[in-house]
Amino acid sequence: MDLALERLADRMHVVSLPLVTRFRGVEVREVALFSGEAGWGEWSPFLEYPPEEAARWLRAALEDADLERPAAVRDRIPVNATLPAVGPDAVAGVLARYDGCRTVKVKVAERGQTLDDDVARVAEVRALLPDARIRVDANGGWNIDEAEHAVRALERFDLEYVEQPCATVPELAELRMRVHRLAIPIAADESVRKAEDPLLVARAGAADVLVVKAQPLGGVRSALAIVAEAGLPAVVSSALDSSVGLSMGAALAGAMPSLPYDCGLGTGALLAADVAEPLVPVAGSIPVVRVTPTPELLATHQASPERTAAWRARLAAAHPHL
Ligand SMILES: O=C(O)CCC(=O)C1=CC=C[C@@H](O)[C@@H]1C(=O)O
Ligand SMILES: [Mg+2]
Repeated sequence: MDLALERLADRMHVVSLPLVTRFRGVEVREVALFSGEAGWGEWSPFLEYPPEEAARWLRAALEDADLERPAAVRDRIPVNATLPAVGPDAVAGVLARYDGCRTVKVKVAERGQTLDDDVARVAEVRALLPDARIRVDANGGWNIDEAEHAVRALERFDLEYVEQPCATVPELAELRMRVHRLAIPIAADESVRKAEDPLLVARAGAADVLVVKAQPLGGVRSALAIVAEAGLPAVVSSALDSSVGLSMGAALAGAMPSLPYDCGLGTGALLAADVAEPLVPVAGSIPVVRVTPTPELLATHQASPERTAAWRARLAAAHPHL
């Protein structure tokens, strides 16, 4: 792997992809793509992520571009629909974008909203899809009491699991004990991907399920090793990537020895534009394939010179931490 900064900068293509609906405060997703010896890799840490964290995402992108992927044990990945924190009226329209998905992940605890908003959104999903598996993701937005209250308020909708209800590992552990009787699994996402030690949450017995993402965990190989060592069931999820990044997620999910849950890799449906034929759910799954951007789409969605320069600066800042 050639990791010299100048050559990495030469290989980098930055694109700006509009979303169909606002998601985690983002309306346009910027991603950097690298071509390499094995294919294309995606580097798309969110803009507020510091260089050290962004470097782990960069390692993942470069590994995926330059090395062959681990062997897959399945060729399609069942995926969930991901529902941003929209109002009930908008739910049906967003869900219609996910062809054949039997599982819905609903964003909750959005800043500026209330538990009533969450209940209304989840109730709408349940009304539209009586047989769906429904999981919620709070992105650590609740304290323990709020989380307990919310879980009890949402329990009647039959939840598959609650993802990152609280921000810290001790809070997750405490909540897990408090809601033990409800038998709703607790999943850890940020406590894995943003933690100094991604295994701590498993060791602390603070979660039942791990959410794993290839980019933040430093690549497919490293994510596979973390899951193996944690010994917990894992859900592979996206980082709101373009189809190139989604294909890296699919490679991770494809290589997992066991895949008990639908994966959060249907988010291509939230993009209004992509760099290739979009990797979106068809009959509830996406294929395990390499995705190669087309020169036309790379050109059409190329970021402005200012934004490209900003990404070059990010690359230079992350590079020493590789
Ligand atoms: O898991 C999914 O269904 C889709 C991916 C997803 O929800 C996320 C992608 C990117 C950033 C995160 O805020 C968010 C998550 O928290 O899981
Ligand atoms: Mg999450």
